[in-house]
Amino acid sequence: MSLARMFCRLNGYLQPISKARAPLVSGFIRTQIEVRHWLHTVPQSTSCHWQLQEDSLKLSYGGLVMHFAYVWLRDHCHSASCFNSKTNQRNLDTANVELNIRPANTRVDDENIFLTWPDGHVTRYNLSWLAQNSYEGQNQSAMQPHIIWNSDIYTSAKVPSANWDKFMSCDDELKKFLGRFLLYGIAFVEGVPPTVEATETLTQRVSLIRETMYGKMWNFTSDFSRGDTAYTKLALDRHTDTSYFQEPCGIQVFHCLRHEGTGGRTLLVDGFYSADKVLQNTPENFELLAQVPIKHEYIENVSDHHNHMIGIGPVLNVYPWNNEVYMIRYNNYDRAVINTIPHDIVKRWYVAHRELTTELRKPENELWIKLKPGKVFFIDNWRVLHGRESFTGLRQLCGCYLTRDDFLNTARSLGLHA
Ligand SMILES: C[N+](C)(C)CCCC[C@H](N)C(=O)O
Ligand SMILES: O=C(O)CCC(=O)C(=O)O
Ligand SMILES: [Fe+2]
Repeated sequence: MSLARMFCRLNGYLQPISKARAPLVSGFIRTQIEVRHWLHTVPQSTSCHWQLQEDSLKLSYGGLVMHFAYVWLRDHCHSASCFNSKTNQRNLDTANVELNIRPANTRVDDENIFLTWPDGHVTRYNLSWLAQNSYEGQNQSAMQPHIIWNSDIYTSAKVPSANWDKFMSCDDELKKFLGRFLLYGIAFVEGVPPTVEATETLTQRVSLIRETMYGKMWNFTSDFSRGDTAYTKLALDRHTDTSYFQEPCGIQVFHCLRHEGTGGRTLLVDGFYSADKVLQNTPENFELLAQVPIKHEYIENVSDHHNHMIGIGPVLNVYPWNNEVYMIRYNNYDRAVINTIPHDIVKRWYVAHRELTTELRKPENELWIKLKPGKVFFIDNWRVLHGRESFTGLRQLCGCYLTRDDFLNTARSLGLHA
């Protein structure tokens, strides 16, 4: 079976791989019967041009050429009867919009375009609002700007840690911390009292804690109290956690409260950096990792703990409209049986997985740090992989997972783009 057909079967809306990087819009919008000339309001003073096409309005404004389907335009009317501006919720019943609706009249001033619908209802669209919310506008910018790093890039950026006292009392310090975290996918707070309670207080400044079967705050040593290698003294290769959840935990917080022994350093690798290398070097491997869904699984039967978790999704999760990677699931320990892909594609998937692994394992991409009591460490578990060196002696690590939505909510409330 061809890869393209395979993907159609696996996921109806995906395009065949060879076309996956072409703009999604082409081919979806029918060829239009075009109005012959651009219409413009005040040719000398504005840069707004528009054309009424068969199913859509073509608008040129602020350096962008955009297309808005009429049904979309009717659906996005923000008049008082269609939209409740107090709750920011739609009032209009989309199911009642005539799918082939066309405006009966169009008028433009310096800042707005006004459409009159066949029933006489008038919608005013602010031109900047249209530009910001157009498909073409989204396609040009990343949803979340990042600085992707290898060890040298991160080290030379000399990203400062936040300080516990300031972090707890000053919103500006919190904002700076969150800004760094959004850019790099890791961030540190120093001078924290080495207790579970202080670690919890600190994280609650950032987000709600995501309770899982490991508990809310966890505090663990190498006692194999749970059925997972994390609870031993063995080395752990780079991985993301909870790949076996339908929605892997967004952020992981670690605080080493005690270590009397040797080894146990933490390894960090920016997964987005390696994914980008694969995209640059072998786009077809990137597409395979982005399109073939695989399973991860957690099966635990130790003392009172009986858990069976399954998460399904590709290694690289990308936004379909701009191909931007937003989440990596990479955990070779927890990867489950692959039984959903025919053998020829499976082999190509292994080739792609090998290329990503080779990138992730390049020594120059590895950042090694030693966690110490007092230094709390936040990792974007959708982006940055962690691992650890084997160790000797008593080592006690506490921490928690955070819900991504609540973390982003805090960042937005402080005025950050998140
Ligand atoms: C962090 N904490 C010790 C609580 C859990 C560790 C989970 C380990 C699991 N293999 C995974 O990668 O998800
Ligand atoms: O022991 C460590 O440093 C980290 C172990 C680990 O990967 C985890 O708990 O998720
Ligand atoms: Fe882990």
